[in-house]
Amino acid sequence: MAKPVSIEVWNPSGKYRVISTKPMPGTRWINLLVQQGCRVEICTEKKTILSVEDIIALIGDKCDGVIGQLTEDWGETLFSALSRAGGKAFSNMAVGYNNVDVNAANKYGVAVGNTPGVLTETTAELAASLSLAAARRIVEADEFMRAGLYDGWLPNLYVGNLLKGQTVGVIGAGRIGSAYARMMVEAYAEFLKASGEKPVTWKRASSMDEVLRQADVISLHPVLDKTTYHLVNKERLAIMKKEAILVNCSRGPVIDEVALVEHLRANPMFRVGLDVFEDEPFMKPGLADMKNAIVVPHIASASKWTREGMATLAALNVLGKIKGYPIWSDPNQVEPFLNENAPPPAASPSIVNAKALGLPVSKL
Ligand SMILES: O=C(O)[C@H](O)CO
Repeated sequence: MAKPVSIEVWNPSGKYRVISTKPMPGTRWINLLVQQGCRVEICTEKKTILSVEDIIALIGDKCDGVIGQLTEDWGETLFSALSRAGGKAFSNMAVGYNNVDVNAANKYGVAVGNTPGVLTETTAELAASLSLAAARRIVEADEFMRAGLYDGWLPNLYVGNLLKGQTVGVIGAGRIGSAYARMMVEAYAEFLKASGEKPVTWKRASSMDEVLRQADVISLHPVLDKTTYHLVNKERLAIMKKEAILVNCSRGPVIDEVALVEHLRANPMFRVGLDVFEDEPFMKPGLADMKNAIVVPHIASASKWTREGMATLAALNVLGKIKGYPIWSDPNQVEPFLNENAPPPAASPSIVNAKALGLPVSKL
């Protein structure tokens, strides 16, 4: 028998029981659910990653929908528990949903939501920040200052890479990868054009290995599935330039992290900026000791506007299914759901298995 988990309740007499497995930023998502007749239960357990047993205890005997997190294992066990409790909807508060077994959700007729369109630029901005910080060794230099080691300017102190004129490679040029490319290249192209200098050019490479061989800075933005697991492995690291910069704000297992640690050790001028890790929240042995690695705790989407928007979209995904609303026709154009001064459209913003479940699409 699982231990009971602590919760905070909003609108106790609400007709529909909606659970959020974590407190989420902002209050708009709570208000929208409450205004539409939901009793909202937020898990306040002081435990970062909830187990399947914890979530089963939260679901209980009657639950209409759940808003969950990318750290949770949403497979057969949880979808069958949710379905037994009468639940019709689950939404990840994330755009990525590699933690969700969508086939299992289909089997139990549970709609699965995600939150695209609100974290594109925020994530691309972190990838750009890590690229610049790695190129100019900002974290190492900051640690040096704080340690009281700076005793005067030196010609060789924290020499890094100049990015002007260098080649930027994007692997996985979807929404976020394309935004990263625009950030790294377009503004610079305008600047060069205005000062009459040689323009920036771009091309679609014929293979991933071509990008790895030619680029000076490479940012990874693929989805994680069987085809992208260890996409960057020992062999592929070996074909990259010795002074290249590799950034990962997608999912950790896209890189073979053991091979990466070895490569960082053998190539001190090769640098990485990592937001995600193969065994998140853990790092493979040795990674934390590498001066040529910048590591941050999966914060690519962590701007206030984006995180509040993700919470709102996740709540509206669940609410829309409970209310029998159709699915929004373009999950990349979610601005109408984020406008605080107007009621949101009567639709679920993004349901990834809408087609498999035969759910109607909104005509709005
Ligand atoms: O998939 C996502 O939404 C991100 O990884 C969260 O930061």
